[in-house]
Amino acid sequence: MFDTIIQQGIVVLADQYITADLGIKDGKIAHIAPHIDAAQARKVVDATGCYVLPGMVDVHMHISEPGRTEWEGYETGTQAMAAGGTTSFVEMPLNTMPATTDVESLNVKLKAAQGKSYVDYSPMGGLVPWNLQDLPRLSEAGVAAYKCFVATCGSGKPGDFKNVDDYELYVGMQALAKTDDLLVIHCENAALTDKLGAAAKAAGKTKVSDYVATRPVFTEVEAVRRVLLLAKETGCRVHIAHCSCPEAIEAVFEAQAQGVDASFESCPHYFLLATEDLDAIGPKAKCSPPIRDRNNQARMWDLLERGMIQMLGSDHSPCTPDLKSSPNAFEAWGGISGCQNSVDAMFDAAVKKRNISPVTLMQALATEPARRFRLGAKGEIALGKDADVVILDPNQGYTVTSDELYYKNKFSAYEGFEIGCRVTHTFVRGHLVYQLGQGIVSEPVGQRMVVCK
Ligand SMILES: NC(=O)NC(NC(N)=O)C(=O)[O-]
Ligand SMILES: [Zn+2]
Ligand SMILES: [Zn+2]
Repeated sequence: MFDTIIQQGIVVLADQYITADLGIKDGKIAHIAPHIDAAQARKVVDATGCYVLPGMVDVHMHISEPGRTEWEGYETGTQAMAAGGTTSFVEMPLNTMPATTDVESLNVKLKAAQGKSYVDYSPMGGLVPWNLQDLPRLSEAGVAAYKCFVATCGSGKPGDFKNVDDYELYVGMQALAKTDDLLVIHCENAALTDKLGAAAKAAGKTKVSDYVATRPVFTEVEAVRRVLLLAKETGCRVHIAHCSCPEAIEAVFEAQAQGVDASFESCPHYFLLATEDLDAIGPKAKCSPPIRDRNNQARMWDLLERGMIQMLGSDHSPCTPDLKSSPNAFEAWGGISGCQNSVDAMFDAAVKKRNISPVTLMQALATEPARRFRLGAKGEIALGKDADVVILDPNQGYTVTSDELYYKNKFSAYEGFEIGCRVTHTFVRGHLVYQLGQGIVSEPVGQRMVVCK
């Protein structure tokens, strides 16, 4: 007897897509067949004409709880993910207060998450100037990976996050190589971006496009190449966060060819937006690395089309409206709210508009992120995997409006976007969490994921 049968969907597997029935039992994918007798199920969902996808595994998400719950929080952030077809995520160690930089702050975060998450989660630890000695204890506590910045970051307030210098990075990498942990790195050259920004501000050049001009591609590529060299020297497993340009991605491929254990992600906003759009949208579209121009965007699409975008993470980095209201882009918060539209906006733009295979897209959104972050039960529709399943209707379009956003602060860079498909059902380990038209239809069933080191 199955708990649920999802009937006659276009089931996207790791290497192909087929029209099939999916049998879910005890939270797992139990059966995939051309037809399963509906009498064998407690619940039947008709997915005829719809895609049946593995739920997105978002490895770059800022929930901002504990500490900055006015920015987001587990309840609203994970409801938004569920509504958008994300079924699990790796939670960043920053934007929370305190930042997650030791076992004590990790326990504060885990307590905050308890009973509030609608999708599955795994915390990350931070690598900061003052916790190089704490790394092994954090590793034993089971964080999925570590995050650090080589670009300037942090408010300077006690408990907040802070970027590392090259020496701290080198020593931290040596420690993480010993515990076989993955280090996720924000790569932009701090001195160049800080001082180019200061010069632009002094010259009164403060539009979003002026901000973009102060973080040119080479300031990202220099930092990517620098951290990859240190990874090669130390044997640390590294993952380059939010690559915005093909030149940064090329640097990762070169390092991989030299045997460096390196990976990267990009983000939907580098595919869906371009610098030319930003002054009209305003600071809601400010992020770092910045959203590059149309030429860069086209070359990123070409890489995705060729299956060379290893992973896509939302980098959902929300804040309160006041932090996105200044006409001076340099004063606005750097971060984009977008996790509710990672799957549908990318599916529409990639599969429907560019005829990219749904297999290629879901490899980047789900399968590869789960593999790289060692979330063994996640990321794929296959027998024995968690039944983290999303039904997407390619024939139902809609316009992104703030009233349908689940975020604590209901604004997004994608407001007004016409999206030509929509998520109709989201299952987390077989629990139906979201259903179009009814909204969130379950309790907070999310739980901490096991990292299979
Ligand atoms: N503190 C942040 O949320 N930073 C994030 N902000 C962006 N990307 O603009 C990031 O990932 O760097
Ligand atoms: Zn970052
Ligand atoms: Zn981020």
